[in-house]
Amino acid sequence: MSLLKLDGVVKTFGGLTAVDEVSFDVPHGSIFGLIGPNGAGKTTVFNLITGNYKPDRGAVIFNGENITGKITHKIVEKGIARTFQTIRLFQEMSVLENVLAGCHCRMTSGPISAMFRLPKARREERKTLGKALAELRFTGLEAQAENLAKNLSYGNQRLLEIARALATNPQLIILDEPAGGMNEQETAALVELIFQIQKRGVTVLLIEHDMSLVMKACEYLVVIEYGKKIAEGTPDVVKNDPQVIEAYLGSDEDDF
Ligand SMILES: Nc1ncnc2c1ncn2[C@@H]1O[C@H](COP(=O)(O)OP(=O)(O)OP(=O)(O)O)[C@@H](O)[C@H]1O
Repeated sequence: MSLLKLDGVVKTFGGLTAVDEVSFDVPHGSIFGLIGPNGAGKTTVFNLITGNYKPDRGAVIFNGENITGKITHKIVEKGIARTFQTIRLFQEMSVLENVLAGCHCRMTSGPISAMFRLPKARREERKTLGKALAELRFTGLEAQAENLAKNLSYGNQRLLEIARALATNPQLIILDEPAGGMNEQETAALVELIFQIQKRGVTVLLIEHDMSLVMKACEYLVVIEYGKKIAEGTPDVVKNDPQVIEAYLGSDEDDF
């Protein structure tokens, strides 16, 4: 059984069909890429998975459970975390505080326990801090823990979003253009990090315009154009697909 299944998902905005009957299966433990020219509907697909949008038709199945149209924080609780194409950090908060915010959804002690600093709450706080620091170490940001998020380089802000997403203990992490704004060296390190995420047993679903990253990291690809799936398979199969070549030649994207 796949970890995530999209079944005939449709999303329209007014007269525009942004996502048109898209179906695909993301296998457990895979690194899976969703690619296509600008405006193809990729981010909309992500927003349908994460509950930011509700599909007009079709279903999103995660771990065999129908999560279609559920609210975002319920979807995070089920084990899906994401990063955004446009970075969404708490810019005036420290790097560590940003990751702690991600851990929050897994905390179980209630507000009374936290207010009176009861032992359970204190234990949980210590555990959460340890978890946040571990994610900073994992993403190479530990030395920046006390810095404000806004003072990080663009590449490190993207890594911080990944650390925050991992802090929710996801089974599936969804990365929307993780290499956006990164230089070549940062992108190479990101590929390694993606492999490390997979080694932890977390399935990775990503959108990326950097074809070298896609080809290196992804085991499976789905290609969409004008909201419709036009191809799927391994990178080698997809890059030789005439419809995909046509879609990319007709756009301003990097060639395969
Ligand atoms: N909230 C919205 N309201 C109206 N139209 C939208 C909305 N979100 C997306 N669209 C439109 O849906 C289409 C698909 O957009 P989407 O952002 O999903 O594409 P994309 O493949 O992620 O593009 P890019 O690679 O440029 O980020 C576009 O025509 C876009 O203008």
